[in-house]
Amino acid sequence: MPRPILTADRMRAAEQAAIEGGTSVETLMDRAGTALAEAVHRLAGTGDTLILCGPGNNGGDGYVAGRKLVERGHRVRVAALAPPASAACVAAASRWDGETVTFEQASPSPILVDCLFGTGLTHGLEATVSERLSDLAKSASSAIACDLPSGVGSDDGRCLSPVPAFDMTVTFGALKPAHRLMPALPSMGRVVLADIGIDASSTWFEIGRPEVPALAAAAHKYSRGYVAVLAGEMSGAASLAASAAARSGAGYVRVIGDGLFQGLPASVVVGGKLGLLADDGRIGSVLIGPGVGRGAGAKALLQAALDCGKPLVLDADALNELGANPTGMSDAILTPHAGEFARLFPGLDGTKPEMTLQAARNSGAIVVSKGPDTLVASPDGRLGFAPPAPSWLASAGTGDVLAGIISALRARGMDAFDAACAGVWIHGRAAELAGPLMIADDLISELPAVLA
Ligand SMILES: NC(=O)C1=CN([C@@H]2O[C@H](COP(=O)(O)OP(=O)(O)OC[C@H]3O[C@@H](n4cnc5c(N)ncnc54)[C@H](OP(=O)(O)O)[C@@H]3O)[C@@H](O)[C@H]2O)[C@H](O)CC1
Ligand SMILES: [K+]
Repeated sequence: MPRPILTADRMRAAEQAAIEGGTSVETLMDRAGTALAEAVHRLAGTGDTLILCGPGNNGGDGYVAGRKLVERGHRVRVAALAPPASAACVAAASRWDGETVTFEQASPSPILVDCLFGTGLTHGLEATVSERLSDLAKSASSAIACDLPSGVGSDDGRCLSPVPAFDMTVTFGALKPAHRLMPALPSMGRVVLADIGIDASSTWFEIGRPEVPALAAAAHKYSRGYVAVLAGEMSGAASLAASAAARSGAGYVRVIGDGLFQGLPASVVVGGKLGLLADDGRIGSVLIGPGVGRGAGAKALLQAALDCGKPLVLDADALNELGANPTGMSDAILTPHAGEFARLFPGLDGTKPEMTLQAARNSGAIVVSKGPDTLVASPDGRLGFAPPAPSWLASAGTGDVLAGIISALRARGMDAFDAACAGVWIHGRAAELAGPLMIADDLISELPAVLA
């Protein structure tokens, strides 16, 4: 099951529903603190532990975790930034009878647990507080954040004050958008999700390993997926996309264009008239964008794609040719990077999740908003957050490869949203396997291992 993702408001509503169902906040906090202690102990073993506690329920989780860690043999010191303020935090703190120091007295410890602020953060930490948090996190062998690193905006992933890097973040019920959004993402470390008995079902989720449909025994090359790639000025980009489609399980890949398509597998067919797009009922998806260029030629190709009535994948220059605020794009997948997104959907505001969903609703298309925090949005409200992808994926041609993978999965008959999510996951995994010095071509070589 993919891990659900909830905004702070929706998390509070889920918490409220649990309370109305008979589970007290104290019970939820007890579960959260217990899960936090368990995760800390598993990661770091037994050792000297400093827990920084804030005044709200994030701090309350810290007091509970302190008690549980003492039971597990840790030497625990709690440093309170402010006296407990929420009722549940007051109750949890009243049960803490271990070593307590002031925030100013808190000295470095091998294990640091940050329970200052979570989803209730309203503004950045005071400079002295964020500096101290950073110093303590840097000097710890294991730094763990409770729910969120303090200073991170839960819904938008903004760092409202400087945020150090943590080895692990333990969150409760559901992930929060910030766990998978820039610029907060690199501070999270491994994100562990603990079940605290809240119904956290959501149409927002972290994209997990996809289930690519098995091939039918009677499959033939066209039923495995026939991808038509429209090529323009820069044949290298089209070659990358077509090769990626061929290596992602498509049964038949055709490149329609006049260039010299170097490096294409011999199994990829080159040539054919544009009229094929509408006439050939076996075509399962049409990809246009990689290397298509700008100008009259690109416009004509785009028009042919838009008119052919086949599932579309639009990338790169096809998105620029499309113009601002496209509508009526049902059965299309748009894969803009940040610059293309801003040109395609000017004037949207809000968080990246909100803007990506709005773009999907306005256009009618599945929108893959690419970047180090790629999101996949559907007009029906589903929103997939990519798991963290290696930074070395940011190199020329990797977007062409992604578009090719998605086109193959779509041609194979996967639902457009599922194909886009699966493509994003497969692409990130291929990058992990290809390693830091990879180039886009290497991703294609890794696809059989990822898809096996
Ligand atoms: N949602 C759940 O199901 C559960 C969540 N748990 C944990 O609870 C926190 C959320 O707790 P909450 O009390 O809502 O919020 P915080 O603890 O994050 O912070 C609220 C207090 O902090 C003050 N605040 C906010 N920002 C700052 C700042 N920059 N500097 C100083 N003080 C700040 C805020 O005061 P305001 O006056 O600003 O409102 C509050 O006093 C969640 O993250 C989980 O860890 C439960 O334990 C289990 C169930
Ligand atoms: K925290």
